[in-house]
Amino acid sequence: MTRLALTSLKLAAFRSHASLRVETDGRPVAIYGPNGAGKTNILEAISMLSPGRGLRRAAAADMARSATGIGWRVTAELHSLEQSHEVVTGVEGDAARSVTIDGKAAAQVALGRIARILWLVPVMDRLWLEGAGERRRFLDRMALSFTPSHAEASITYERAMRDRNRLLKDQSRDAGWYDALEDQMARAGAAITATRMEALSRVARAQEDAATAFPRATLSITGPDGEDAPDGSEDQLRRAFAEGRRRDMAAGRTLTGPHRADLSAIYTDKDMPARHCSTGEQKALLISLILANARALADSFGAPPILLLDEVAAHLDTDRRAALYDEICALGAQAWMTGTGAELFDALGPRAMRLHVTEEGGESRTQAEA
Ligand SMILES: Nc1ncnc2c1ncn2[C@@H]1O[C@H](COP(=O)(O)OP(=O)(O)OP(=O)(O)O)[C@@H](O)[C@H]1O
Repeated sequence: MTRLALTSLKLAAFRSHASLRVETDGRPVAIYGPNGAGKTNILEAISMLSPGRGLRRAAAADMARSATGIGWRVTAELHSLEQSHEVVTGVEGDAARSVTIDGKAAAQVALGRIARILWLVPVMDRLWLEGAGERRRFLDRMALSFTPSHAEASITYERAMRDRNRLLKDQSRDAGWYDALEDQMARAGAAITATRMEALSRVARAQEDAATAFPRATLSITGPDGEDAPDGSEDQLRRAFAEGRRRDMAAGRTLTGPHRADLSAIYTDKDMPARHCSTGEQKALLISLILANARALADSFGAPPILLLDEVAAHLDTDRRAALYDEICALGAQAWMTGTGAELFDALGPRAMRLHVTEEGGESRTQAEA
């Protein structure tokens, strides 16, 4: 048995899946079937077992099956090292997404402590080319995977910043209010930056001397315009917020802090910024980073994360694809992978189970194969 795995997954009224039930023995799962059959929907459902909006960043209500429209539910048996947890998450009517762990109501952030889940989806092919927001989210998922309290620090920071932005918009000059909110932002912000830096150094270490077919990437955190990021300590942030009040009031929002950070990547062996690399090279860099993150987690916690790899196989040549499968299996990670044809997964042989997904009249049907 892999050390972190979903051994059972049930979906109810989740997008195209009226109901789905899959039992696994912890091996990776290769999901295949035609376009629109509902393969990515299964990965999205699994991504809801981590805090946040999942791999499509969709509103929770949009995940409800449109034919039913009253809500959805994902129920999973999660085997983690020597423990098993039953996790249920879903939405009913207009209520916010709820989570229960072993029958007890829990906050979403608690999911980060029992299920480490990383994903790679086709929209991330443009990660190095588009806005900083997606890159920051990528960085934060990495940070969250090592330090679950990153989620709480982010919530505290965002909340205090929203309040500060309101003061700025109202043109308030109440220094006491600013001091109090900026103090919260400086403390949470310093924690956010420290966790991000820690994640980068763990991923960098996991790339050193790694036996991998994928290229190394050198990551660093920069300011919004690619400049070197300030040290991000509590004192530095407190000073930057206080000094920036006048400028921020003119802008109506906070213009400095970890919410403006960007992630830069260099293709190490070519000394080439990732955004200048070919499409295939960029994809290889992303796979490399996910695998390095997974190796670092396995080293630190004794278990690699669950990996959700949407349409990754189709974009790799035969050798790279075989290398990816070998690396996943060597890690002992339960990867859930999608592709249109079963043959994309031939090189996995009996190392993975297969799920065949088809669509009939707007409803997905799933058949597990040994
Ligand atoms: N809320 C919803 N209710 C019902 N069906 C939905 C809902 N949201 C999406 N769908 C359907 O789910 C299908 C898309 O599923 P999904 O993205 O999982 O496909 P896929 O098998 O990954 O396809 P591809 O190979 O094209 O990526 C579409 O047919 C879409 O109409």
